Amino acid sequence: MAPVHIISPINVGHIDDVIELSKTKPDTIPQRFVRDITERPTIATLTPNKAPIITTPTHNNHHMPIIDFSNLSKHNTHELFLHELLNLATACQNWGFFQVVNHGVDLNLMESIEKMSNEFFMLPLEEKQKYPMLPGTIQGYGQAFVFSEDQKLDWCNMLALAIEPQHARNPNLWPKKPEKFSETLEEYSREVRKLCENLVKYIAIGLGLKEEAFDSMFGEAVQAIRINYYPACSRPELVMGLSPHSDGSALTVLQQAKGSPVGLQILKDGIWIPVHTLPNALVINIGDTIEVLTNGKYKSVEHRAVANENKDRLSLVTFYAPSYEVELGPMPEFVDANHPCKFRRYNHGEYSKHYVTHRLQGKKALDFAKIQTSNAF
Ligand SMILES: COC(=O)C(/C=C/C1=C(C)CCCC1(C)C)=C/O[C@H]1C=C(C)C(=O)O1
Ligand SMILES: O=C(O)CCC(=O)C(=O)O
Ligand SMILES: [Fe+2]
Repeated sequence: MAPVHIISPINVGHIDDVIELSKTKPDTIPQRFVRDITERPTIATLTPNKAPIITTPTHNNHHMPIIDFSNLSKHNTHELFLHELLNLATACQNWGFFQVVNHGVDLNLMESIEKMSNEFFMLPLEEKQKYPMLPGTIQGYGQAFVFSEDQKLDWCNMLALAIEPQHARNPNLWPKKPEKFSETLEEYSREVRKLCENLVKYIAIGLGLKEEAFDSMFGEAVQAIRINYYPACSRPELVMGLSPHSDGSALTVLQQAKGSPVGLQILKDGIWIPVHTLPNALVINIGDTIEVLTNGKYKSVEHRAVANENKDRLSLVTFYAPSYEVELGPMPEFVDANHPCKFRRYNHGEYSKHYVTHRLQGKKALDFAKIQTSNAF
């Protein structure tokens, strides 16, 4: 399938730029950003058969696992390798999220792309609007996943760009300012891609598969970046930084900018858990593709971002996914009498199209692939 470029005559109404809005320090938040009471960030989730749980800062006694990637390098002892591989497998199975340290992505490069991204978002609006994310499209500067006039908006502006394959890029949407932004992004993306290639190898080994099991299935992997900017909000309890969702990728690599407030939260056992910023670490999460391939052994975990009253927040998110051409479904290794097949086979290009043409809504996108039987879950 060809890369996803969707242009449809949809009416999304007027979308305020939240960075500009935040500069006015509004006493009243425009209604389009004010969430219904059940969707506000102080309410965790309405899990079936459970009362809604209020999220408070005291829910941070759970710690997301930290993987030391240097322990997985070939130069280490076999014992250390196996120990870290087990940590990785446990993190994938129990959390679907982990932080990696000593990941091999150059720290100066991380700092440069972070600095340049901040500079980009601080440019005058007219400059950023030279790269518009038009309604129904997914690349450029603006707000993604908005499909109707009455849809609530996230308190976030983003710059989203396809990185690989090259033909999926729209060079007109790559910012010319700040100077060297494009080449720095290119270099950063090359290093993050290497990390993803290594991660999928170790994840495969940890599952008892051949190290190339995922990579060979993915073909020429698709890579995209979304740089999210969440300006401070005078009423953060009323808005959502980024709506709850799972990622449509195989893996996602998230860099939380230095000095940014905590904003990312993951849904674990019905509770929204904040993810603390760990200097120089990258946050990794399992996306929908790996959930499907492992027949649900590893899950793509729902997450969201909340706004902060006093500080802006920046995150850089790389999506690593199979080629659009690839057909996917649960691998036979994960299907047996005790683990009935939960997902049908589908084309990843079709899944990408489905994902980017629907609003972010928890794990709903994955319904596209679910086999809907009463006893499958
Ligand atoms: C705003 O965009 C996203 O959040 C997003 C989109 C990524 C993409 C591009 C910016 C251009 C190339 C296509 C692609 C869909 C990868 C999220 O990415 C997730 C969703 C899917 C599906 C995926 O593979 O990654
Ligand atoms: O900003 C964050 O921490 C979360 C971003 C995210 O989940 C995404 O872009 O998919
Ligand atoms: Fe995400």
